[in-house]
Amino acid sequence: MNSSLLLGVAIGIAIGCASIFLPYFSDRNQGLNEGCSLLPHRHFWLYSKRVLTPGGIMSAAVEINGGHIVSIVHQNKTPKQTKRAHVIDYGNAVIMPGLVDVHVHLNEPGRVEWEGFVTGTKAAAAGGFTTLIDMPLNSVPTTTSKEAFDMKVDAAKGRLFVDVGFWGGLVPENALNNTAIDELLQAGALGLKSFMCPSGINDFGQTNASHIKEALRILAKYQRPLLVHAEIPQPSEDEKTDMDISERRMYSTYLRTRPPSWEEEAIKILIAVSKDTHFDGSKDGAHIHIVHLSDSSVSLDLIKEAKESGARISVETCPHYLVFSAEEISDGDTRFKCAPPIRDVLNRERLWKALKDGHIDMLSSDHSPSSPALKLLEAGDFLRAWGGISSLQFGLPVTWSYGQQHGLQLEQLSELWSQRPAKLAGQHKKGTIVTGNDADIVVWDPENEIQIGENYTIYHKHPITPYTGKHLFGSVITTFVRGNMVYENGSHASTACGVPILAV
Ligand SMILES: NC(=O)NC(NC(N)=O)C(=O)[O-]
Ligand SMILES: [Zn+2]
Ligand SMILES: [Zn+2]
Repeated sequence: MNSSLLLGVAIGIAIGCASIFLPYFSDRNQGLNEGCSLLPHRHFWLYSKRVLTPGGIMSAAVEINGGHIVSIVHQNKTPKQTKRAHVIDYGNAVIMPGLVDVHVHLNEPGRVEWEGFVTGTKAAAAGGFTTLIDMPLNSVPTTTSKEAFDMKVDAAKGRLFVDVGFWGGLVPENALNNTAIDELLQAGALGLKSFMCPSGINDFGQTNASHIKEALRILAKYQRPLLVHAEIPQPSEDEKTDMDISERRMYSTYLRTRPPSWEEEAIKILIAVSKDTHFDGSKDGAHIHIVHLSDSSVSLDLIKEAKESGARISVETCPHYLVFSAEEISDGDTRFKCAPPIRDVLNRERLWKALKDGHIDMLSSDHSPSSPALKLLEAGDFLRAWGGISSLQFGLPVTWSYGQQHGLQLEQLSELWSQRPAKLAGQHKKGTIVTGNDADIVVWDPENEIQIGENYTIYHKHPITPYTGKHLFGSVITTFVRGNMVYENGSHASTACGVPILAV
């Protein structure tokens, strides 16, 4: 064989090999940002016997390409691995939409010693959350102007392991200034958030009904919601100012300082304000969302009635109101301090019923950690400790474990944690496994037992949480954000490729 013939054969073999491997390599490389994903493929199939789709839980294969769900095929066996598309067989694990948490305080920029974009979103990814919406307070500056909003988005860039959107803040300083609110919404705030009581943060003041009314006029135009911390301080007869530490350590003391009447009063006003928000003939009117409902008595009845009479109101509650009760909180254990407070067992059980019956629209964590010192754990002073519970990473196993005891189905859980929160935040490509949506997916084992604190890595900045020691069911195996495998079995992708979500 002469040398030119040899060369020809060699080239022929090389081309042949390349044509066999090219599709495989192109699948591996095209459009993949180095480090964003633990999986070196952009086109792949996820298969399991339990895929949660809007049509129910079924044995199916979900095809993902370029960050989107491109097909869902109901089938009882693993798809064949091809050169074009990689296949991951998750067996009996559950494949469902990634969770969307509309109430998280990530506290960056400014209070990164409390939490931060990196630690908060790593915890989210490990907990099966693929989208977070950050609250406008506890960061410095608070997100109450276009400038502060832009600063927050800049601070988030390159530091997110899941996608993060932002609520803007409605405070007395901007509430009556239509231009300022317009600018904040045009900068990309997904909606606004306000407090009807002191927020615990000096530069985030409380709003009254007039502030809220004015803001709703603009929000209605943008079709974005107003989220409200619905508590209004009520005069009380036995208000004592000189309590000693033994009294301040008692949970019952704290509970008495924030009775259900605070929630009731705020909710009454919100319902009244929401009555006529069809400004300038707008068809849908403004949307008020009540955050972290604790009172399942009169407050809940008021919300039910308002909804029945057509008010555009929605409501969330949080895992801590569903898991804990006042009866079990030891005096001095300020890990449980939050506002509104965790109430009694009866209240908790009524919340479960409302969730199951569809009167509570969604779940959120209200993850609001602080530096450990501010929890005053040694003094155990309930009146002076920081109010806020750290819990972001545990939402799925907690609500699944306790939800099962209360007869909550997996499909309902997914609606509460993914579908409805995504809708509230205006994220129509997220929250469900349907063709065309972002491939935001959690794969988890609902039967696997875990114990918080024991062989269980907590990614929050601080591990202080009232969930320590809890035995739960449900462990996250893998989390995908827009097709990137951002977390798997204790490892995160090396690069933070979550994106800031801006309203358009
Ligand atoms: N400044 C806060 O983060 N407050 C939060 N604190 C709680 N819930 O105890 C909240 O959402 O109200
Ligand atoms: Zn609040
Ligand atoms: Zn909050």
